[in-house]
Amino acid sequence: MHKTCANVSLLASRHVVRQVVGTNQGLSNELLASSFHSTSPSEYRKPTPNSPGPSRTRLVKDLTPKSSSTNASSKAQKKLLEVAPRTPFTRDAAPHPEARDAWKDREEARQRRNRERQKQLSPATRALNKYRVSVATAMEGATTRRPRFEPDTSDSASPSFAPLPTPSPAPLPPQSNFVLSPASKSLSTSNLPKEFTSPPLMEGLLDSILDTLGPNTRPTPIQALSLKHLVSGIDKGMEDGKWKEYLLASETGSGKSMAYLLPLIQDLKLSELSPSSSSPRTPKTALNPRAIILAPTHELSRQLAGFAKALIHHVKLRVLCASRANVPSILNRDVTASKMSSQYDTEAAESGEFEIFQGQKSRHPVDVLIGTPTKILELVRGRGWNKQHDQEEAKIEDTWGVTKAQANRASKRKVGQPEVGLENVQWVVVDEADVLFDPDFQESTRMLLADIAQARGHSVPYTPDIQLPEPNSTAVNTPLSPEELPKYPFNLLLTTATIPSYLASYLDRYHPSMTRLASPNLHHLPPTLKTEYESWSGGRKDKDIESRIRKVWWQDAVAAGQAPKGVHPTEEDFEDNIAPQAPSAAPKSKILIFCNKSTKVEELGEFLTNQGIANVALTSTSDSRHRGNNRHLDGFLRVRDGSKSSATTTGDPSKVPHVLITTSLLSRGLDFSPDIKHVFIVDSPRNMIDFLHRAGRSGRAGESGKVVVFGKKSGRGSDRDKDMRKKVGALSA
Ligand SMILES: Nc1ncnc2c1ncn2[C@@H]1O[C@H](COP(=O)(O)OP(=O)(O)OP(=O)(O)O)[C@@H](O)[C@H]1O
Repeated sequence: MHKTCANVSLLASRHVVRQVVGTNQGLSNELLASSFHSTSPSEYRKPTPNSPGPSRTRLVKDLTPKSSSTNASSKAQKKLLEVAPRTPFTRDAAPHPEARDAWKDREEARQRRNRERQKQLSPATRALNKYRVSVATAMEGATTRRPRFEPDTSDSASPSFAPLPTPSPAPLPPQSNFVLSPASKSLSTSNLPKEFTSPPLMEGLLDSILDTLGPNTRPTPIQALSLKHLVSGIDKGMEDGKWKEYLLASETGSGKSMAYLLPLIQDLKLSELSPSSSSPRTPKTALNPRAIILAPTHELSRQLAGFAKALIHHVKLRVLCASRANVPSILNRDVTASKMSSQYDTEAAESGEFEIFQGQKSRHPVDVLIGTPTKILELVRGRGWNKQHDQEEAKIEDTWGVTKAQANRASKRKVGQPEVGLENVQWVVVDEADVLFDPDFQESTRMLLADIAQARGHSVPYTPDIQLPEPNSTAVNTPLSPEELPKYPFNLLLTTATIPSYLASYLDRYHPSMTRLASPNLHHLPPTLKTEYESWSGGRKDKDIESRIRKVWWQDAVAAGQAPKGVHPTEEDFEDNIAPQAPSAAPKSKILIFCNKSTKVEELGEFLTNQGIANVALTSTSDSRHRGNNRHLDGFLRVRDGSKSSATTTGDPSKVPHVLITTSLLSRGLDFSPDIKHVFIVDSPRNMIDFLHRAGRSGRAGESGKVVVFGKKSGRGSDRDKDMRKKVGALSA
């Protein structure tokens, strides 16, 4: 029933998009975000029926731009790609509170001394001068300097705070799916920063990184590339008046969010401090962000907003998450911009998603706005702007737990006032770019980009149906003239962990001069994630899943020395469900289970509940998604401030959910807690892209993790599973 509704609404929305684009309207469909990946994947549908077009499920093997739309020499095109060398994650997994306090005390004393020395200068001049003077030396020195906040060796007495040894680069994998082009292999990578330093980062921003991730944190490969190209570039290249376009591509859990947030935050803050910076245009609406970050789901938008907030703690910018509630626009209360601002003020503290400082609303009410493209389109164009679509939605009774009458009433409401202005937008980040430029989403994404360009006084050509050639195809690919290329009047950053061939084709054709920055492990599983295969017993599959869960918890108890002595259950004991259960007081890791269908999620959830395993079963239409916050994922998402977490690894799993069951809805971008040591893939993934993202919810940021792939080892249907196992094996780093 749920799936049917989601599919109906998805089809309805696609239908409406086709109809309205000609009249310069577009898609307003929160269900797109909500029913993310709920339909069967299909090959990209090129308008001409004879050719299927580039695949949305096949990963590209080479990132070198192959554009026939520019006259650039192949040498120049190859310069648009840089692949970082391989380095392991380095940071303090859990900074010890006492050591951290000692470090903070020293840091505060240092800051006090600094303040004394510089108190004759105004804060703006001080910050800007410091940055400008030091940046020149940083260009050469940043790669070798140690961070300012070297932890005292006395701190290393604490085992959890021991400074980690300087990493030596691991060798490149002998065989990889992602073939680096000869040009990229020969690129010199020795000039990449190996530390976070101030400069090139502003001091406050560096402080926030070290506060958030620990004083020994070093940049991941994709962050090193970002520091070199984007952060350092802000002071040099970004002032040349040209807007930049970058693709940041690296495997799951490799720190892409920070790779794009650092340059963005630094640039916004510097331009705010700079007396010479052009003042923002006069806003027509209350909320005028200077940067927009797009994400495919509300859950991810909220988590990104929380992380951005941690990074702006010292530099004091204002971050707003647009994804408050998952209800469709037509069912929301009509609110004006001013009402919305005041609501945000009063509710911000509770949701913890954003902050707007009193007294600054009129000038810069918001610096960074984060949300799904459809939600932001709705704020930009006014709620209910796509009436035709809303009426289609209203026909779907009970999808959102409302009656037909309520929905019809809502659809008759007037189109709301625009609540967000786009005139000041200087940065746009498209996170999970392969989804947001996916055939199902790309129209609303590109529509929003076109709206921003228009609001900033530079129209870009917008065509609803874009034709993409196969990468490397010999098919006729009419080169685009420079006038046809979308030249957006803002910095555009795309990030992704997977590059399907349709995305590569799209970039080659429409963004031939975009610089591609990639990590060497792209299109592989994180190196710390191990793979295991579990055979179906031939009995009830739910039972097999339950046994595997109990086996994980038994192993946790053994590792913690809390398993009863002399009891050694065998593999078969678990399979036959006769193995003893781990003591309820023993620590237990959390488990994330991915199914393909919502009905399966609900079924398995019910089964496990009946077996005494508390769980959260979450689908795109689950009631708990409608609350406007991420509390439905409490205990599963990574929480930086332990005090706010309701997560526990020691609670009784018959009462505290230790198992989260979901679909691909939660497979994208979400930073799950390191407590999630196991991801179970219980249905054959639809393609390897899906698999990489699902598996990548564990083994993040250098943490250990295991992906358990269920399948048939013999008998009917086992060939498909064998084939899948081969493909999974090839993805291992
Ligand atoms: N340099 C670093 N050192 C240690 N941890 C880091 C570093 N950078 C980021 N992290 C942490 O790594 C985790 C994963 O980061 P993030 O969510 O940005 O990964 P991602 O590459 O965007 O993953 P995905 O592709 O799944 O979206 C986060 O908890 C983040 O705080």
